[in-house]
Amino acid sequence: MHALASSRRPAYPPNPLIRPASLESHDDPLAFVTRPPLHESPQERQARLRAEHDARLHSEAIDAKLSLERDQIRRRKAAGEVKLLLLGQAESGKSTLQKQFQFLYAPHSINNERTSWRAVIFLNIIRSIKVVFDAVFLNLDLREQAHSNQRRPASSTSNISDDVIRLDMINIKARLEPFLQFEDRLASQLIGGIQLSSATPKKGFYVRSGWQWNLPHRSDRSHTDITNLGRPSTTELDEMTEPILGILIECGGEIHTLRTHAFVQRLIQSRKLKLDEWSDYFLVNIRRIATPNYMPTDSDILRARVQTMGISEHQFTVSQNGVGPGSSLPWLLYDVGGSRGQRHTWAPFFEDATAVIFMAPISAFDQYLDEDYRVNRVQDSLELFGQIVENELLRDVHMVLFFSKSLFSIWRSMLTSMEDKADILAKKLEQGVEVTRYITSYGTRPNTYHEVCAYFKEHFMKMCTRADKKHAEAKVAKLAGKGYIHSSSSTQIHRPGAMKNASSSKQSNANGKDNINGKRDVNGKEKEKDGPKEEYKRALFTHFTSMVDTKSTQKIIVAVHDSLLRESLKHAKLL
Ligand SMILES: Nc1nc2c(ncn2[C@@H]2O[C@H](COP(=O)(O)OP(=O)(O)OP(=O)(O)O)[C@@H](O)[C@H]2O)c(=O)[nH]1
Ligand SMILES: [Mg+2]
Repeated sequence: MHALASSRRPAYPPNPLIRPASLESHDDPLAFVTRPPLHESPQERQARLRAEHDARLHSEAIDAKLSLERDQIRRRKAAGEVKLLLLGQAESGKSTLQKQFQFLYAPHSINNERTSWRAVIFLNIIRSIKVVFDAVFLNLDLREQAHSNQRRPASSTSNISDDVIRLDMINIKARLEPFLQFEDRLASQLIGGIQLSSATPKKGFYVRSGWQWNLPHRSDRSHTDITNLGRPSTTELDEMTEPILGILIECGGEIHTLRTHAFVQRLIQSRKLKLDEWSDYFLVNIRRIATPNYMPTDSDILRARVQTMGISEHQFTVSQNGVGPGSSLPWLLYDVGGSRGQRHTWAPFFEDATAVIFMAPISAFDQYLDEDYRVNRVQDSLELFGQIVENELLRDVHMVLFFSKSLFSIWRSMLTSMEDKADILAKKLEQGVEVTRYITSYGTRPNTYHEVCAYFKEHFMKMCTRADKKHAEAKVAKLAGKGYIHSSSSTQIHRPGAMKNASSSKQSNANGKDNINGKRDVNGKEKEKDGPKEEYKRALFTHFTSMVDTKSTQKIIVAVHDSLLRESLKHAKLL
């Protein structure tokens, strides 16, 4: 057999296309590939050996790096490091929450970036103006078309007024042109010259973390000049944005005229023009922004919109008391890009996570994904949350669910206007936007803030309960497979007693916090012997939030910190 196999060995060097079947070969298939050529010259041999040596060094360096990373993870864990993942669809508020962390735990760093945010804000304003013009001219064209279809006489009044509006708009656009033409330059500075075909032309431009440092800064800038958050003492302007600000100052009045134009107002009220929240914010605030020495305030920075590309890591040192003095813990925050095309990059970060903060902007019930106009944004959010809670790697990871853009402050309700006390969800409902028109399963329920919040919350909580049940069943099945429990006992997980805590989910008020996962028994052999033992389960906390409201968000961050600390202490006791 051996001789037969040897005699069949192909002529050497072999034709790589005629590889003998491995059953016939006595050679290691890898050796077949890596074997040195038969008629190698001394120079070729030397070059090959050098290349092999370099490859070995490279491979050893990779091994060493991996081992170092593993050591670092082990050490970080031992030091009590908290690893938080911010997950959720695009525009859900992940980066805004990350900015809030920065305001709370590293305010100096955001001061250093303050000037850079002007570029983002100017670009946001340019894109918003373009969205307004697109809607204006589209609607004028549609009206003209409808008018000509009706074959009205040329002297019809509505057509004349439309002609006046069109002329008005053309004139405003011409006066804004010098400002609008900075769009490409700003975008390319912000994304560092990277070409991204997937960026949505409507509003988006992606940036990687650290984009702030792509911008040219004055080398003599002293960050210590900025004494108060939002109140810079310096009059220096960023080199690149300086000329742009000059032009913005000249045409700020025109932007205000555009935003307050009766036709634009009518389009907004009839919802034929839907401006994103940040667009409207910057257009409304244009008189303040278009002034000499403009420096973004905290609120401007929170509203400024850039789409995250990939994953960015942020490190904070957090006092054990949440804020203030006391021993501190390292916190790692991972902010991810939330558009559909980027979600596959999240999984490698699931390992070792302490908690996931999932952002679900339920105010988007009347919106559709930029990536797929057929998919409702709340539906997408719910499905995405389902995938996250069902993920095996996140089985024991605490979930913090933020219903973003949906805070309604009861405490402020007597004192302030709707503008100050409510975020997007409550405002939409007050304007009469009906949930049932977009989410048909909402049925005939009242279109009130509390009903809508309770309805969405119930659906998200059900997702988590269902996932926990699946994880528990999988665990029981696994134990049964290993012979730790009798297969018949795997069904015991369904006993009312076993699932009682899970089903008796505590319902709290809109701003409350829940732990929907009661402690459940997994009926293992050992436990049958020792009596039922409490098993550690992940917790789910829910909050209705407004990420742009610094006071309430920072309170929630501290509350989340306390809850996670409490949970990890409980975990430690149960180990
Ligand atoms: N009114 C209001 N606006 C919010 C809230 N959260 C975020 N925003 C705004 O929504 C926009 C999008 O927020 P981001 O934090 O950039 O969204 P993201 O989840 O990081 O999006 P991607 O990076 O694309 O995945 C920003 O302009 C924010 O200011 C909120 O709770 N209320
Ligand atoms: Mg982001």
